[in-house]
Amino acid sequence: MIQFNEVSKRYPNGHEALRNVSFNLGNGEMSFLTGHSGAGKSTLLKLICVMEKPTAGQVIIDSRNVGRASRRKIPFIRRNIGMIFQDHRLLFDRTVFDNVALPLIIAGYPHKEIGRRVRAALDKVGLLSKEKLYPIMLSGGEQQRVGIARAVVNKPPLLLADEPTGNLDPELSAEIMSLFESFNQVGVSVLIASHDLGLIARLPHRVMSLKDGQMIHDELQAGGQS
Ligand SMILES: Nc1ncnc2c1ncn2[C@@H]1O[C@H](COP(=O)(O)OP(=O)(O)OP(=O)(O)O)[C@@H](O)[C@H]1O
Repeated sequence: MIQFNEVSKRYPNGHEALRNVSFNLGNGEMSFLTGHSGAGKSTLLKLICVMEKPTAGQVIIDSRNVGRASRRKIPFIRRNIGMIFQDHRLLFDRTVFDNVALPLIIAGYPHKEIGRRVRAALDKVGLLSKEKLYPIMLSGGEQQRVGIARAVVNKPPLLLADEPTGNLDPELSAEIMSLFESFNQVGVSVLIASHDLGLIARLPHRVMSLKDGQMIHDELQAGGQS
């Protein structure tokens, strides 16, 4: 699904955010990405969804070298990736339904299909009864669930999340992580950048760690602690 071969990223100001990073994330695999603030986690995710391009090495998504993709191809690559952000980036002047429908409207889905898919996505995150509400009427955890519904509404094979539990308390964070696990259990590949080492340690998934732009650790956790 994702393959990084000796990838480096230097920003125009000269800062090298990633250095010689290599890893594979297989189809249907779930992994966490950890590291200190500024270690390069967001940069790594941005390279996958082609918001940035590598200065050296190859970023391969589904056998395609996305670092070489033309601007015209980028929207098609992104259609296969669901992105979830810490601040969820919802439109506050649109209802929950309209927020989740947005990727389908952009992709030109027929009206009837949009209703069906949006309700299926809201059902998966437990928010079917709130489709007519505006994001301001929801709790932080619910807003994040709307962001997740929007990311999965067109059934992408890959989910990327950047600090998805950053603003949530431990209980809600655990709920959001189990939501990711439920998508992974039906075959979706999931990569989650997170600072939340306590929560990650309790889950039996692979953990990759960045330090100053280098991959210093990549290990499958045995079974997690309770
Ligand atoms: N557009 C940019 N131009 C210049 N430097 C950048 C840019 N984006 C990020 N950086 C720098 O690259 C380094 C890695 O940033 P990145 O956002 O990838 O880290 P991070 O691990 O996600 O950090 P955090 O956990 O704080 O979000 C940081 O030193 C940051 O200041």
